[in-house]
Amino acid sequence: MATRIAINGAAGRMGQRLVALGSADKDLDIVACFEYSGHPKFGQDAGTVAGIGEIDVTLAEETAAEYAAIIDFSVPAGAHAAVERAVNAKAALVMATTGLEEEHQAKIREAAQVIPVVWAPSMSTTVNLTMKLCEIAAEALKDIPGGADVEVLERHHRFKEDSPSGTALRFGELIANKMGITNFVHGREGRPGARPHNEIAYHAIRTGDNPGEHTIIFGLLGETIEMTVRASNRDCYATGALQAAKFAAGKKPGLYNMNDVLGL
Ligand SMILES: NC(=O)c1ccc[n+]([C@@H]2O[C@H](COP(=O)([O-])OP(=O)(O)OC[C@H]3O[C@@H](n4cnc5c(N)ncnc54)[C@H](O)[C@@H]3O)[C@@H](O)[C@H]2O)c1
Ligand SMILES: O=C(O)C1=N[C@H](C(=O)O)CCC1
Repeated sequence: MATRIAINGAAGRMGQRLVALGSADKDLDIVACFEYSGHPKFGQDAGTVAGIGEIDVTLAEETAAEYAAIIDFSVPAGAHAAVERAVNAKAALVMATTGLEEEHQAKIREAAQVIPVVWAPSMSTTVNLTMKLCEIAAEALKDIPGGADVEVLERHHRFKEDSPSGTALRFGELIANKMGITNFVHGREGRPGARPHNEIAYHAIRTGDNPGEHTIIFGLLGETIEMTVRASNRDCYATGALQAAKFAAGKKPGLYNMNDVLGL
């Protein structure tokens, strides 16, 4: 039987791709599409807004439909509402929104005690695989003579509201844990002095319609390794999130990540 899902932020850039790809998936049934009531397309059919024709689900703030999982790609306030909706409906939650304050993050961890939650800053297969590869590199280079300097560069579209990306922050966190790094900086200017080893720097570029690109640099004395992972469109995130919804629906409560979903 198809998994009944709800999409939060359904008129957004990601929401529209979830509606389009979810509607084409015979193992999924989109039964609710939540949106902010101030959105200009509020009240319209979600499929029409996504450019695939009517799916008989209206962009709304409420639904009478029952769903097994809710997928959230919205904004911090919307993510907060999605957590409440999932807990009230006893549904699984796929949390993809980034740039969340600590109070919102705490609510997600709390919710994971009563419902299954998949929470990841990137639902992309290649991003999650690159995170594994970076952990291997960090482990191998942590005690290298002369030291290895780690910098994380990310590029996203001009509309992105949070910086650096949630994915860049996760790359930094995973590498720092392996290398025992405790200092983090965001760009550099003036005369900060010679670069200390015990530091990871983030650089956030915002241009055009870039759907997401991350480069992780491990710079040694005499040689450098860089890993780049690049999306050519948003479907890698939407496909991963839909897979996460199928994975999480009916699972026991707990916090899961995309490694669990993808078997990485
Ligand atoms: N984890 C991932 O794989 C991944 C991938 C892409 C984007 N993201 C994140 O997803 C989020 C959304 O990205 P986007 O590009 O689709 O943004 P967007 O601005 O295009 O879409 C956000 C949508 O949420 C809606 N919204 C606002 N308040 C709401 C509320 N209270 N309830 C329901 N909906 C509400 C907005 O009206 C809008 O339609 C961002 O935080 C982004 O960083 C994560
Ligand atoms: O488009 C965005 O916004 C994205 N945000 C995620 C992040 O902040 O890590 C990654 C994918 C695209």
